[in-house]
Order: sequence, then structure tokens, then C-alpha cells
Amino acid sequence: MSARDRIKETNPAFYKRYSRLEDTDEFWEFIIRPLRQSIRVNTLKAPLEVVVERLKEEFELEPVPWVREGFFINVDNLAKVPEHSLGLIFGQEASSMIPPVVLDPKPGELVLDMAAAPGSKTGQMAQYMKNEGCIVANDPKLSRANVLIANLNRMGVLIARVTTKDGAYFGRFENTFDRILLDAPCSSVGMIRKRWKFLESWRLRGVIKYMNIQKRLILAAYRALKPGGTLVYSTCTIDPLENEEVVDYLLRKTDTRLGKIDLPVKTSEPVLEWEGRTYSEELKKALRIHPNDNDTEAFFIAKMVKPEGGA
Ligand SMILES: C[S@@+](CC[C@H](N)C(=O)[O-])C[C@H]1O[C@@H](n2cnc3c(N)ncnc32)[C@H](O)[C@@H]1O
Repeated sequence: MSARDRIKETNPAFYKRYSRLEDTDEFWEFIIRPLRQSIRVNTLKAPLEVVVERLKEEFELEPVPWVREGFFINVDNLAKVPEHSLGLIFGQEASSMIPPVVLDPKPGELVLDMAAAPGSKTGQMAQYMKNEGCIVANDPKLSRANVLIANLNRMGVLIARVTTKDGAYFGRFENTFDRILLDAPCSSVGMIRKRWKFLESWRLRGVIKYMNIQKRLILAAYRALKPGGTLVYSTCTIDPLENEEVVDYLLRKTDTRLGKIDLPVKTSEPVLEWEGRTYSEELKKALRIHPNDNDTEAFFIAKMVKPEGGA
């Protein structure tokens, strides 16, 4: 049975909705094809070259084009690789490495990771900050916050302060953070490649529930951002209501502008019209990544800048 037919049979509403986004055989095939394993080398613990040389003795590595420390690797079970237990490498999906690259935090800065667990992007940001400055790593789900703490310990991250608030709580710290990552909770269509259950359980009402949470969080994040600061919004899903709609909402409510993202990554056209809504042309600067674009998880990434002297 073709991927298209399997998807149609498993969740007809899913098929109907997203065939309006893209309807090629390739798209449907990559929506469900198992993901390639990828890793990020953790330069907080050892130099990149040393870890790469060691791994090459045993595995084939292929660089992830958009992240210097990212590699595809031919390993079945990372848990059996000692470098993983030692925190020298971290299993992280290749497209999920993009938001921290776009945010580009610097040593000494104050950064908010509003939805941080299990911490793959917190670790990556600490790496770019050379463990200098501070990252407030927040996640309200206690079981996930525990995994976050364990991962940060294993990765040797020394600058994270873990909190367990609803992300909207941070809106009260107006004009405070140099950079903010909102890697939002979402309907996780990109994760179908890891877990079939995300296809089975997908419902439009879930998308709408997440959209409302995302709008609340992005507005709070923007409030907490310093004038001149950068906010990156990302999801691992393809629904325009959780992506373009949410960023367009922030554009309409505030004085934010979108920043251009220049990375060697293939993207799909951003959606500027959906279900009778029209979105700002500014959204052309966002990255909409479908799973067939680069053989990765689906992702959406937008970079917002708060003007100096802005509200
Ligand atoms: C996509 S995951 C984050 C992945 C993480 N950034 C990483 O790279 O490892 C989204 C997270 O949002 C958290 N979350 C759910 N509701 C939230 C809320 N109201 N405020 C902040 N975070 C929330 C979830 O517990 C989940 O861990």
C-alpha cells in the first residue's frame, strides 16, 4: 500500500486537510518514513574535531549542512554509544538544530527558553554561549522538567536555571531578556516519523487548542524581550494555524518585524492564505520545512526582532 493510502486510511481528516498544503507522492512518503538518526557534538565537553575523529573509527558521519556540530550517523541505538552517556554527543533531530542557530545567543547574555524540555536546544544554546551568561530553561510539565535537568547535567550545562511555570508567566518580566526561544508545544506532525500514534491521534481540535496556547505564549515572550532583542518561534508541525497564523497574530498585535534567515536549507513556500485568512508578506522570511525538503522532521521557524525603543 502506498504511503498516501496508508495515511488516508489511518486518518482521513488529516489527509484531507494537508493535501491542501502539498499533494505529491514524495510529501506523503516522507510524512511517515522513519527518521535518519542525527547527533549534535557537545563542544562544552570536548573539541569538535576530537569527538568526530573518535566517532569516525566506528560510524559513518555525514555533516548536517546547516549546523557545524550536527551529523547524521548510522547507529541503531545511541544509548549503547559511550560518548552519548558521557554527554559528548546528544541525539537531536537535524531540523530541530535550526532554531538555536537562528537565535544565535552570545556568551554573557540573558536567554529565556520558554518551553525547554527535554533540553536539546537549551544544551545547544549553552554551547554557543560557551557556558557564560544565563539561560532560564522553563517547562511546566514536571516529569519533563526532570528529564531536562538530567540532560543538562549530562551535557555539562552550568548556566541554566530550571523553572516550571506556564510560559505566559514570563510576560510580567517586561523588556528583560536579550534573546528568547519559544519552541512551542504543538500538534507534532513532524514527529509522525518517530511515532505513528501522532498520526492516529491527530485531530483538528488539537490544532486549535495548540494555536490558542501558542498565541498566548508568543505574546508573553515578546513582552519579556528587551528592545533590540531577538525572539525565535518554532514548531515541529505543518499546520498554518500553528505557524503563519501565530506569527501573523504577533505582527498584528505588536511593533515586531521579521528577520531574514540565511541558511543552506531547502524550504517550502510559506502559506500566505489559509481558510479565508490572509497573512502578512513578512512571513516570506520564515522557514516552512516539509519533511521531504531535506529528509528531516517537519519544522517551522520565524525570527522576530523588537525595535529599539519598542513596546
Ligand atoms: C516542542 S517541546 C520542547 C522541546 C525542547 N525545546 C527541546 O528542544 O528539547 C514543547 C514543550 O512545551 C512544554 N509546554 C506545554 N505547555 C506549555 C506552556 N503553557 N508553557 C510553556 N511550555 C509548555 C511541553 O511540556 C513540552 O516540553
